[in-house]
Amino acid sequence: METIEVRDLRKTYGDTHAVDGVTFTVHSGETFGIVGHNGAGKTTTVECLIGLKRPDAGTVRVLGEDPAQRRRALAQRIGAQLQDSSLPERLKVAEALRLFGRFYREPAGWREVMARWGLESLAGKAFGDLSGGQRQRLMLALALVGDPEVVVLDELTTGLDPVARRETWRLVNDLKAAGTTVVLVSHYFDEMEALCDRVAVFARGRVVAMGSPGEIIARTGTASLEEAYFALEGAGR
Ligand SMILES: Nc1ncnc2c1ncn2[C@@H]1O[C@H](COP(=O)(O)OP(=O)(O)OP(=O)(O)O)[C@@H](O)[C@H]1O
Repeated sequence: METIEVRDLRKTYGDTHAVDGVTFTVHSGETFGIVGHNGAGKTTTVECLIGLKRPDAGTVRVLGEDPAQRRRALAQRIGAQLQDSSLPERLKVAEALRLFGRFYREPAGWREVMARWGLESLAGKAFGDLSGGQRQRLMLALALVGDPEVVVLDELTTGLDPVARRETWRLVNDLKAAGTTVVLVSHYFDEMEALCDRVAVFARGRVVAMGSPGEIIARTGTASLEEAYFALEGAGR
């Protein structure tokens, strides 16, 4: 069984074919990237993976379960950091971790997670007083406090400065080293190239290429994943 299986996934909003027949699988322990520009269907796809959206057609299985039917059970096994997620301004870092830990039947110790992600010195700080990088670090820690088998991270580094971005990359690499299956969503091609074992390149609701960043670059005869994307995108019009 693959950790994630998506077959011919479709989701339409009015006249917009947000996801238009997407198929991919993610193996256990893999860091899998969903990359593409704004509006390509990336977020809609991950929302279907975690049961926040119901597909119009197609099959989605995560850890062998259908997220549309088994969202609550899967929420115990999937950690998600979604685009633009936020917390109450006055909630403190340690309180947030403790609170989120209570949602899970078998959480990782919240104190351990706090230490592991370098948040101890911020334990008493309110969310509203954290820097952008610190907020992202907390959001990542919150996605992990349930000791998940699969982690979904959408636009993890958007808005971060280069130092905070690299720091976040290091955290993702730590997750990878621990054997966690990670789905990363981004429109930063360099990030995907640096972190992902394989990527699905999305354009207009479809997967236009899939493979390791190196394979996609070689296949398109380009020098980077970003250049490969433009070559593929142009060819698909
Ligand atoms: N709730 C909604 N109602 C109507 N249209 C939507 C809705 N959600 C997404 N869309 C449309 O579906 C398409 C795909 O959106 P989606 O957010 O999945 O793309 P994305 O690749 O994640 O983009 P971004 O990088 O900007 O987040 C876009 O055209 C978007 O405008």
